[in-house]
Amino acid sequence: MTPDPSPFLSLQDVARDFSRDGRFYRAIENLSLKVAEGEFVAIVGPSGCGKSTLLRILQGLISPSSGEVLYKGAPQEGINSDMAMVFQGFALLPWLSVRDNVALGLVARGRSKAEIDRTVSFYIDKVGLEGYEEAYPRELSGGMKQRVGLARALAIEPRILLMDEPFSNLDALTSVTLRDEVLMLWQDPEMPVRTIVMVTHIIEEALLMADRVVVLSRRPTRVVREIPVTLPRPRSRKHPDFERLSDEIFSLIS
Ligand SMILES: Nc1ncnc2c1ncn2[C@@H]1O[C@H](COP(=O)(O)OP(=O)(O)OP(=O)(O)O)[C@@H](O)[C@H]1O
Repeated sequence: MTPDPSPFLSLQDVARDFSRDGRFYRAIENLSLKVAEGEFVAIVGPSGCGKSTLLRILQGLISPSSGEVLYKGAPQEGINSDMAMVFQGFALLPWLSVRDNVALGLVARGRSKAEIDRTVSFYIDKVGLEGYEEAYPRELSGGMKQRVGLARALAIEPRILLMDEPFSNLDALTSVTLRDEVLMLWQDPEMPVRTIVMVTHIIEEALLMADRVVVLSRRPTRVVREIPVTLPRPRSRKHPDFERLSDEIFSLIS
């Protein structure tokens, strides 16, 4: 997929401070980043460096202490309704069925019942959960729960999908399957979502999925390197450049 080179989403000189026990500390410092429309960007960095905080700033859930987020060339204010998040821990409501969990964002947006029913069924099918509409989260495997999380995010038809370590709570085989399915959905012409920003601590996952890997430093975090990944798709870890890129990222993080 060829990314659109026009500015789409960017962070400019973003800093974010937190306070703990009455003391301020800086989590993010001087962080600038551009994401093109259609691009799949992976963000990797040491544990606790501020990756999730960065995603929350991108979505507008928290604001930067200084600097700004620009979306389609304009400063972003408040929560960006063109974005949806997939969480590491799935974040499903246990008292709601699969169908009602997937519908949450559409209900919050005040869509009609007919539209909600149609859209929810479409995305439940897209993630392979047909037949499980009336099941509750406790009846589902981890992989199925994350499919619900994915369908819920896709159902609002976001232009940008944010994913915070989406495969970390899954067993190895399930994470490989879901990773491939996310790539298929990203490349599916029926999907409105074209742009993905994913946080991961798994270097291999970043290289198998993303167009570009953004490597963050320890706290206070900033971008230490941006690595374009031009390996042909579908990607293979057996490609001669795979190990070189993996070693390069590993040495930047460790
Ligand atoms: N609401 C908050 N209040 C105080 N400190 C916070 C808050 N949110 C995040 N932090 C701190 O900011 C730093 C970055 O946290 P964040 O969760 O963004 O890192 P991360 O890179 O996603 O971590 P991990 O690798 O463990 O997933 C941490 O030191 C964390 O304790």
